[in-house]
Amino acid sequence: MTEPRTEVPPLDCRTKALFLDFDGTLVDIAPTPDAVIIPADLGSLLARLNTALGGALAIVSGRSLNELESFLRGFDGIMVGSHGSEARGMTPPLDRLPEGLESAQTEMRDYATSRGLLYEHKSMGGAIHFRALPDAGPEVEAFIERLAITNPRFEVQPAKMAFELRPAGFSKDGALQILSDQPDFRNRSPIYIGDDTTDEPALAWAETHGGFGIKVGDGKTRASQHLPDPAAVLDWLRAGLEH
Ligand SMILES: O=P(O)(O)OC[C@H]1O[C@H](O[C@H]2O[C@H](CO)[C@@H](O)[C@H](O)[C@H]2O)[C@H](O)[C@@H](O)[C@@H]1O
Repeated sequence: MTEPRTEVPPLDCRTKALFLDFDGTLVDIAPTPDAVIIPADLGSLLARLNTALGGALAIVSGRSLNELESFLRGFDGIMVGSHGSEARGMTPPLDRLPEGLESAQTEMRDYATSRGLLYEHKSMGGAIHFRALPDAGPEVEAFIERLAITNPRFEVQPAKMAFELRPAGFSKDGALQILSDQPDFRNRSPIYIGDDTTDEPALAWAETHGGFGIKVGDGKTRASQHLPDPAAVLDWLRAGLEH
């Protein structure tokens, strides 16, 4: 991993395909998942970008698809949710609920409730957040790892102050691979923007497929470019519309 550069080239909407993470990239991290503050013009900004990019824009997030849709009203383009396992505007990567989903979710909810932790119910898995109890991180990780061993249709997904269970075999970089073969994305060089460990494989994918990744915030990364926070990302996107 290298330290990324800080001067990001302008977005050329004629030649690029753009993939955007959501939490920590388009919106600031908040104390709980439902406390994120959505900029009033975010949906319309994404809609205008999508037009300028000829449809080569996709949101690629760990969030459930239905949440992304409610957060990003005004944008009707492609969205990939649940860490690459569900999607709108393309063939859904996973066409049925994974076996054992409900019982794994019940175990996660019961565990979180018993420890005073926050359980996030997700359409293809779940998350246990320990932001309010930071010392609980190792214990939560061990719990989720055990759960993944007994439920092989799921994998552990580390996130910021959380551990998640996501369907096995699905990932953000896998979604980028599928999208890059779609007509609107073909022959464009990819830019992926993300902030988290959940984004590293997708940032690396963009770097090795003729484009680049932009890491948002601090931390080691395989992305070659860097922006400090979601406000800087939104400024860079707005500038791209004028470029
Ligand atoms: O792929 P992303 O769009 O970055 O989503 C990753 C996870 O983000 C959310 O959790 C994170 O953001 C919360 C709100 O700011 C924060 O409270 C939490 O500590 C972070 O881990 C979301 O809740 C998860 O479902 C996403 O998978």
